[in-house]
This record gives sequence, structure tokens and C-alpha cells, in this order.
Amino acid sequence: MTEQLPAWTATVLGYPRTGADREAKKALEALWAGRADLASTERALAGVRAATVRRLNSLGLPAHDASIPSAFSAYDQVLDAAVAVGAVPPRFADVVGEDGRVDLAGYSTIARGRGADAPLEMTKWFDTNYHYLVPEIGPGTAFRFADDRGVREFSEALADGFLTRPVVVGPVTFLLLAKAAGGSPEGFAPISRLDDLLGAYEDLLTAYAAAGAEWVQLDEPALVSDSATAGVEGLAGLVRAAYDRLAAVEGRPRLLVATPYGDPGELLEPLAATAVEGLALDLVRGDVPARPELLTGKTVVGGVVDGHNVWRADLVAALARLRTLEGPAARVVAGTSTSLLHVPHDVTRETALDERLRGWLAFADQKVSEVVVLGRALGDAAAVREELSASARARADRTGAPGVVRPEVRERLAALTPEAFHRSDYAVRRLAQEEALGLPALPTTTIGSFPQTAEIRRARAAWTRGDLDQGAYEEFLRAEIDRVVALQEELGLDVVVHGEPERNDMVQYFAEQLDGFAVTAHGWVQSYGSRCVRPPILWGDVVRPAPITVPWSTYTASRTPKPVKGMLTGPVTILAWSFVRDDQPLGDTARQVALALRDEVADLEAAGIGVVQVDEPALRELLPLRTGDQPAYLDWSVGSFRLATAGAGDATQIHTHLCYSEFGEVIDAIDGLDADVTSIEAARSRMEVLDDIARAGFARGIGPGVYDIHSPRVPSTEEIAGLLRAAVASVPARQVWVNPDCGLKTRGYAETTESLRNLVEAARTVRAELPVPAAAS
Ligand code: MET
Ligand SMILES: [Zn+2]
Repeated sequence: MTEQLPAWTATVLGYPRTGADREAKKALEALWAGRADLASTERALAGVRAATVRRLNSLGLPAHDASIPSAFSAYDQVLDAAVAVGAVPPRFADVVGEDGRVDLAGYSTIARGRGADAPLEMTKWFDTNYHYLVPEIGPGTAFRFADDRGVREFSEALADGFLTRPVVVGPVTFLLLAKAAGGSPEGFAPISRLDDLLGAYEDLLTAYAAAGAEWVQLDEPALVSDSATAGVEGLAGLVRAAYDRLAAVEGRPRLLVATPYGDPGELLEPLAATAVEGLALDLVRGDVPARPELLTGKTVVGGVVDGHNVWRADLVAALARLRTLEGPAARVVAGTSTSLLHVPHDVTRETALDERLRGWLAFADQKVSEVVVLGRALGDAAAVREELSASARARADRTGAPGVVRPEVRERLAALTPEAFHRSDYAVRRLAQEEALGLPALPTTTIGSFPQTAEIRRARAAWTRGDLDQGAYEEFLRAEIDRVVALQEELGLDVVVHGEPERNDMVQYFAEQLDGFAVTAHGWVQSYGSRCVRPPILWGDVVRPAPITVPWSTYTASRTPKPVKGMLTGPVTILAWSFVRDDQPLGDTARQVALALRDEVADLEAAGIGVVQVDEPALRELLPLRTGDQPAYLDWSVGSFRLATAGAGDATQIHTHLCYSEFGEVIDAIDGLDADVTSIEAARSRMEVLDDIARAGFARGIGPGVYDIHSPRVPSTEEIAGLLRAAVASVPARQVWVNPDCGLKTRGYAETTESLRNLVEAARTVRAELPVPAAAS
């Protein structure tokens, strides 16, 4: 290691990995489908990496100063780390080669499972929409530097003429995000294995050095999250010891430790006290350190360009922020706050987007240009005067543009009184609803969507292309609704849905019909593995120009005498799965969406729809990483749901639906939603959530999912009846609803029909076992 610091001025912590045209996704899926072999898949992925390095270089990151990250992953960076350190669960031991390497087929097996061998569990990556695979670590996990894929990728770029900076999940975060492997002793915590794991990281660093790496970036985002670090005693000491040890590796590359997604707070100190050469700080979510002297002698990547959103940065303010680091730091590098993994590639491809709006946006490529400009500005601000003022002009243009602020929306929000958030007492509502709906005990329903068949997707594609006219498309959808209604009647479900055939996606569908949102053509973002989503962009004040779902629900009601459930996506989920504006508090934006939905609820009610479900699967998704910030979040998120629904009359039954995460932690907030009925994912966890519900004294309707819709497996009547018996054992029977875990859109009709038949049968069985007063209530 030379003493001379390389002269880098700008960098990004990571870049999208799917390829501008989702080449990596397509290559992997071809491998899985048996349409491609390993060698051609590897070539395709190498092509994405080569294109990325060239792109970053052409956007202004130099080829030889390690400012271009080598941050590719075929599926997930946490899985990459697990494979690199030999932490492959025993059930997949056979996929590890004799040399310790895991080929793409084996790697995919760990990610996706194989027969009875469940894949690694998947869960949310901090407060983003990305999902990582959870390593399983036990007392006996044998750590060693096993798979050198990352090193080979570094060497591949080097051979191509680029000295990149390898990016690896850091050892502390790796263990904090891991879970105890099955069979571990009670109370075992993976972080207790830190010492053993470090040996593998030492060898990894040595291998990178031997390959010629000058810098290695270790990502330690767990240090900014209270839930990741909860219950870990002496974490500061562990961090210090870990990085002292890594810093002592002979001949190692320089280390850049990154703490994206927030502020490491007190954990910055032990990190900074070690001999690591660089720190990458998130200065969008986090603050400039209160004690700048901690940065003395370090290379500090100031993460002033937001890796989370799609807006052009205020470069003047960003530059000022970077300058505050200049005193103590040995070198200041302009950077992004997080990896750019969370944003689409390139806004210039969005030619269908309103031109003025496009001028306000920065996707990954534009953000790279922003850090490059800031890097130059640090040297000589005059040299980039034009770029700085262009950024200021774009921000100013946004402020005054039509649609960004709509006085009628602002006035309506300002005039809201507390009553707008409150319905009558639940006891009053319950009676009114019982009378209006006349449902049996343990009523049965579904979560909304029915299978999205190839036929539906074909019709939608033809309509989008213009090959199918509006009238014919609507006729097709009505026929689809007819089929779904007839099926539900035949199965004997109590509350009927229309099946959501008109929706491409539960958020995008609403975004397309509300003012204030725009949708992109190429704005794909990785959600997990090969799965990508295209989040809408919420740029202006939200207005509902016309009813959205009312025609579909009314049509459905005309086809059946049974109660029909209208289906809406809630304000928090719409925000969580969109790129949101950064010029006002999220709570204000949520209330605007809520008002639009409130009008929709009113219109549904007026049209005679007696049950309305407002889905909030993402309720927990935006929960802040710092406990101290959580009450304020829960306040506005719960408030916006209530604003959307509290206009409903007593007799209108409001349902909500939650899935995708553990909700035990936020059970009080769920109670606070004040929905009449809450359906919640529970089948996979064998109804664990019931304990939380019982403990919280939750008094309204609750439908713990009794059918896991994530696999084609058909649950038997007996199995479902067993789950229902568990439900009525912990919650009063008159509160219990019977429904699947989530929507059925990813399922086929064969298993759906059979499963729902069993579900209805199980409800009848358990209903007959109830004591008479409960069954009669
Ligand atoms: C991710 S939650 C999905 C809810 C939606 N109503 C559906 O049934 O698909
Ligand atoms: Zn769901």
C-alpha cells in the first residue's frame, strides 16, 4: 500500500445491476427456464458489468482511481457475501464446489429453493423496496474465504482497463442481518460469531490486494438501524475490534466503510478510531458528524446526492455541505448517500414523459453526473458554474410549475377538522353492518385479485398497443368479472370481489388515474433477485379527476345478490411503492392521496357498495430505522389511512389488508387504523400473529390468512380448519374472518379453485363447532 492517496474526487456507492434493458434479469430467467446454459449466462452477466463500467467512466468517473465501484450481484449482495465466506446452509452443501466456488446454478438454488429445501428467507433491506436473502448462521457455521467470484469480477474489469473498487457487505452488517440457523441453541445470536467470520474477511482482503485492488468498500448499513442493532451488547466495542483487525491485515487494500440509509450516530466513533482510510457517510438521511475531528486524516465520501429518490439535487446546497467536511478530512469525495440500486438507469430514455418534468429528474446516470460535477466543484467551483446554476434553475422551475401546488388541494387539507379522521364507535358500526350485510359467523372472502391469466395479460398488452379498442377491452374485462363472480358464488364465498383484472399493478393502476403522478417506460428498479418494479413518480399535488374503481365495482354488484367488496390501495402503500416528491413532508403527500381515496370511498358507498377494502401491505415498509422517529411516522401513516376511510357511514364495512412483513411490532398502529376488518398474512408463520392480536386486545374483525398463496400448494380442509380452530381459540369467534394470506393474482385457476373450496368447507366445519350464541351473533 502506497502512502499517496489516489486522487479521486467523486464516486457512487453502487449502481443498478439489472442492466439498462434488464439484460441480467433476462439472462438469469433464461438460465432458470433451461433456455440458456451456465456459460452463456455468465457471458451475459459479464456483458452487463462491462457496460456498467464503461458507462460510469463515460459519465466522468475515471478509469484508474478506484472511484468506479465493482458492485455487481447476480441476485443479491448479502447472498454474495454468504457464499464468499462459506456460509451456505447445510441443506445446500452440495452446491459448493471442491474449490469453494458456487456456480450460478447452485447460487440460484440457494436463492430460490429446491423441492423440499426452502430457499433463504427474503426480507426488506432497510427502509427500501429492495429485499435481501437472510443468511442462516449457527454456532457451527464454518467460515472461510470460499468463493472468489467478487475477486474475479474485479480482475475482469482490470483486464478490461478499469481499476474499480470492489464493494462487499461488511462483516458486522452481515451478521446483524443474519438469523440463527435452525437447531441453534436458544438465545444464540449470529453476531457472537464475529471473530470467526473476520478470518474469512481477512483472506478476502488479501485476495483483493493480490488481484491489485487499491480500495475495497465494506458496507455497514446495519450501524444506522435501531432494529438491526437492538439487543446487541457492546456493539461499539465489536465494531472497533472488527475494524482494528481488518485494518491490521498485511498488504491489504485501503478500506472505505460505508454507512448508508442513515446516521451511524455513536457508532461512528469506534469506526473512525480504527485505521480504516475512508468513511462514506449518508448526508441526506444522516448529519455531518457533530464531532468533525473524528474524520481527521480520513478520506470522506460525503453522500450528498440522494440514492433513494429521482430528483435532481440542489448542487449548491450539496456543495456547501461537502465543504463543511473539508477542515478535518484528509480528502473529501463527492458521493451518493446510498447505492444507486434503488433508482432506474437513465431519465433521458423517458421520451414519453412530460419534458418539463423530465428536466427535474435525475436517475442513476444523472446522479453520477451530479457527483462528478460536485467533485470538480470541490476543486474549482468556477469551473462548473454553469452546471451549478442549471441545477438551481431546475429546482426553481419545479417550484412554480403548474400542478406542483394546486390551491384547491391545499385549501381542502388546511380546512380538515379532527372529525375527518374519526368514525362512530365500533359498537355502533358493528350493529349497523350486521344489519346491512347479514353475514354468517366466520365469514369467507378473498383479498381481491384472482389469477391474472395469460389471456388477461394478452388483452391488456393488446389494448396498451392499441390493437384492442377501449370498448372491446372493457367488454373483455366484464366477461372476466362475470367468470370470477360465478366462481365465487359456486364456491360459496360470503363477500364477493371483482378480481382486479383491470389492474397491471395495485399502485401503478391508481397512479395512472390520479393527477400528480407520472409513470415511466423504462424506470425499472430491482425489487429482489430478477424481479423488477417500475414505481410511478409522484411529482405534484394529488387530484382524482374521476372515479377510478366505481364502474367495475358497480358492474360486479349488478351480477350478484351477495355483498361486493370494493378494492382500493391505501395512501401509505401508494407512497411506499412510488418515488415521492421531496419538497414537502411525506405526511402531507399522504394526506393528499388519502383525500382522493376518500372521495372514491364516498362514490363507492353512494353506488351501493357496502364493503370497501383499503390495502396497506406496505404499512410497515416506511417505518423509520431509528426508534425515535417511529411515532411521528405511525402518526401520519395511520392518520392518512383514517382520513381515506373515515368518511364512510356506519353501515359501510371498511376492510384493510396487510402482508409482506412482520406486523407484531406495529400492532397498536394496526389497531389505530380503526378498520372494521383487517386481513393479515399469517399462514406461513402458523398464525403467530394471533398472539400479538390477542395481547393487544384487538376488538374488531380479523382475518388471519389461512391459505399461503405464495406457492401452488393446495391446503387441505383439515389443515385450514386447524388454523381456524387456532384462531377462534385466541380471538373471540365473532371477530374472525376466513381468507387467504394475500391476493391470488400470481396463482393459477386450478389450485386457486381447489384451495378456496377447501377454505369455504373448513369455515363451514368450524362454524358448526362454535357454541350457538357466537354462531348466531
Ligand atoms: C400485496 S397485497 C395485494 C392486495 C390486492 N388487493 C390483491 O389481492 O392482489
Ligand atoms: Zn397482500
